[in-house]
Amino acid sequence: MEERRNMNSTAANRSNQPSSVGISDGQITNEEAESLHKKKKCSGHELKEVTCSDTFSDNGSLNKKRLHYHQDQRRMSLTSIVTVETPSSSDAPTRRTIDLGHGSDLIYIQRFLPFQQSWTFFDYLDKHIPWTRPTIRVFGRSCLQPRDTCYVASSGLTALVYSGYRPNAYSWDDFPPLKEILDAIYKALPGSRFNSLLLNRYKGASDYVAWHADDEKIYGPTPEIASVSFGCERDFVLKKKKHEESSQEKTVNGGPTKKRLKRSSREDQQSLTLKHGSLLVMRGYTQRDWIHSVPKRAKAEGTRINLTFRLVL
Ligand SMILES: O=C(O)CCC(=O)C(=O)O
Ligand SMILES: [Fe+2]
Repeated sequence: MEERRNMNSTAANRSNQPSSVGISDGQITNEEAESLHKKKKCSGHELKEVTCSDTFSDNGSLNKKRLHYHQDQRRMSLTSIVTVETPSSSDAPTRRTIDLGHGSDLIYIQRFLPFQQSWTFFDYLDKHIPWTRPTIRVFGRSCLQPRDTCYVASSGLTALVYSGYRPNAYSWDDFPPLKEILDAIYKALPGSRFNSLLLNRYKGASDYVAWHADDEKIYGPTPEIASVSFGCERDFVLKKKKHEESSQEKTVNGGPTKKRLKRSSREDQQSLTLKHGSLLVMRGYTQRDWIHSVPKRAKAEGTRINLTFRLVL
């Protein structure tokens, strides 16, 4: 994570979160909002999302986007990179594909798992997963990882090691609900395969994952990573890695050019709010060309659990 992995352009930007170009990911019903508030404190974060949900409503309609143009120009700029695919049946949850360019893309399914079932999974995971908060090494210094973690993997795989930490690999058989979630992912992503799972638990506003790419060699050059979120919604931010070419240019010219500033200001950043029960898939060259983070958010007081399914080659 911050921690592990490709640190290209990571360190310099650690405290410098991008001003996010937001994608509002549809609305939740009043009943859901109420239930969410009753269930966990998330400090009104999701209510904010309800107010800006018309731009990309959950049935995939972009009809109202013009109405919002004057209110939020930034959202309009996203229409060029967001493709809304028509669901195959009216019951299927809406799937959005976000083309990041150059062979990288994301899929986001907000209502991937039913709302109440997602709380059942949340409660199970919160209670039964053997969470640990390991000491890791970042830039030569030991520190506590800023979130709880656990690792589940099929037997015989190459071990995962990040930031000097080698998590114990638990068995899938120890946690049957994880197989149910994996089956749901396989239904949504026919042809995909995953044999390992990194779980993260963010216990409040100051837990986070810093900029990183999941680009360990064990995942190969174009890993597919399926990320399921439960509980308090949090922002997930992506930023394009700076190419060596750009840094060479910078040295020669003594500073960033106007052109480069313009390029890196908008299409090189993405932000999604990962909702309770949602699925985000990162594909293609996303790990090679982009870094991502879940920044601290003062208002995200509740607990969030995130599962990232991966394939160790
Ligand atoms: O919590 C998340 O949404 C992302 C976690 C993550 O990036 C990771 O485990 O590598
Ligand atoms: Fe990651």
